[in-house]
Amino acid sequence: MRRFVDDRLLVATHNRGKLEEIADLLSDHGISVVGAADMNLPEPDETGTSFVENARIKAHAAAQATGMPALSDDSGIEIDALQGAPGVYTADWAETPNGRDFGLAMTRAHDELIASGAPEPWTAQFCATFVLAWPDGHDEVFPGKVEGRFVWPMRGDQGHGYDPVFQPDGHDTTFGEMDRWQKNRMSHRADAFRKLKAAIGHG
Ligand SMILES: O=c1nc[nH]c2c1ncn2[C@H]1C[C@H](O)[C@@H](COP(=O)(O)OP(=O)(O)OP(=O)(O)O)O1
Ligand SMILES: [Mg+2]
Repeated sequence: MRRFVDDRLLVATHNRGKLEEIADLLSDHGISVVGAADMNLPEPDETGTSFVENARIKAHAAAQATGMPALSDDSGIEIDALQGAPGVYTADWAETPNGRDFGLAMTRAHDELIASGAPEPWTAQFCATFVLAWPDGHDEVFPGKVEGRFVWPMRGDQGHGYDPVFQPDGHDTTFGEMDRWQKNRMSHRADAFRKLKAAIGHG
């Protein structure tokens, strides 16, 4: 991965939790990250209706503003019994007049599952689409996912966002109960990262 100037990569996110995970994934390859918030870049409006559309908006905005290659992540949880909701609106479900409240968002998802009458297990997947945008306007897309289930009540205080309600297949702990390294081996972001690595090379 020697295509980045000074082995530093601009990550077009304002989410600290994501930035730390992406920094851990890249650190094995000798690349350090700088976040969009650290460069005082504005948060673009995510007007797309798919992960890839929103990831493109974020990555291109950062690449155009800085002249640096920029990596974005657009992600969310898709709950099968809710026809894939909240999906691309995962962050929106947490919005309140006083900032984001993920406890509220997870409670809404649980309330809607109860109202739907769907039996457990409530299968779900976490999705993350990475877009690497270049200052010349071209980009590369790397989708990732991890299958599991939505569990209730919330368990664990590690991680971020909806981690306390997502239990990946083959594990009896939620992402919220895993340490960062364990989550980073199996997450949707790790899956997208494997594809990015295959495309742009090791080293
Ligand atoms: O590993 C995860 N563990 C728990 N929750 C997660 C994860 N990955 C995404 N999520 C949830 C929360 C996040 O807020 C939303 C994505 O929304 P999304 O617009 O892509 O991210 P964001 O607004 O938080 O940051 P930004 O757009 O600046 O990258 O899905
Ligand atoms: Mg966002």
